[in-house]
Amino acid sequence: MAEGLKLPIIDLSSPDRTSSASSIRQACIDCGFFYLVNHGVEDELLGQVFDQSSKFFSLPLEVKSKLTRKQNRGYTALFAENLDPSASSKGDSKESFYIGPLEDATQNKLNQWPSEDILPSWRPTMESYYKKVLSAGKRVLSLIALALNLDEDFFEKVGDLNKHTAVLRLLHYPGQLGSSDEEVLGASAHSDYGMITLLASNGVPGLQVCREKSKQPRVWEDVLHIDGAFIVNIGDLMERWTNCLFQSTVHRVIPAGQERYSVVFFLEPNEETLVECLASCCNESLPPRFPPIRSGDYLKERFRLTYGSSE
Ligand SMILES: O=C(O)CCC(=O)C(=O)O
Ligand SMILES: [Fe+2]
Repeated sequence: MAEGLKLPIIDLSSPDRTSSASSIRQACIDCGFFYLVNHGVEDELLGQVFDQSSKFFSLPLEVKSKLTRKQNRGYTALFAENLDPSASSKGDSKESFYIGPLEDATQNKLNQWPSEDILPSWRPTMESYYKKVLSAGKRVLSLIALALNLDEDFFEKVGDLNKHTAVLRLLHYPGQLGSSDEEVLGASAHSDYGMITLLASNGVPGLQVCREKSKQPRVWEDVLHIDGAFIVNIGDLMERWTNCLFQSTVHRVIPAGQERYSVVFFLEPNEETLVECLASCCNESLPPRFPPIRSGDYLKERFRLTYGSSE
């Protein structure tokens, strides 16, 4: 594989937060992606998540289908999702499982869990991971706030993160797909919808970014895996908040001919949050590019376009 994109490595445990914030600012302006280390999620827990994930996806389709995605929780089968309908009609060659917020009883009730008889460790493993990655994500948001010269708790407050709508998503890309005339991608070209995404993979390559979305033909660069590091990227809501100062960069996953697993955490604000251009990111010569929008409405519409329904 060609040399990967050079991205800064942010150490979440570093006491020099000013320097971390300034590296993040540069990364978010240049590319919208960076690596995160010392994030507080132990390798052992991450290993258990991948182990449970592979056990779940190895179950027969009839068993997995009993947990078919409802209200954005549960299982989606191969080709159910199409992140770039303009490029292919077939859908993406991945299956996935969504887990929504745990803290709020009403929200948690919507979650679906595989039977304890079949996978007794699944739920505690995923709950533990969800809580830890959420805590890491909130700390990243405080650095992003500093990077924008805002108070550290700006996003915690404006996004009402006690009532966040973050989603943990397990993904499985099969290794071999059989021949097809159409190019089938693991995840077709897309930008993420929310505030930030924290991604871990099992090390199988495939993730690529396109730094200039309007340039044709698109130039794709590999984002290499670093053991133990998360890949963090900016989502569309953050791009809207910052009036495109911070980029929500288009990315995709190409087939590597090997089975690939990834675990993606989409940190999203409370659905009532009004996402509007930050005062520091606009002026007379740089007016807001997007009208204010309620987070819940924006995300619902993005899911509708991806799945053909907002459910
Ligand atoms: O699996 C990956 O590496 C990336 C997945 C992704 O971009 C997504 O689910 O939004
Ligand atoms: Fe993505």
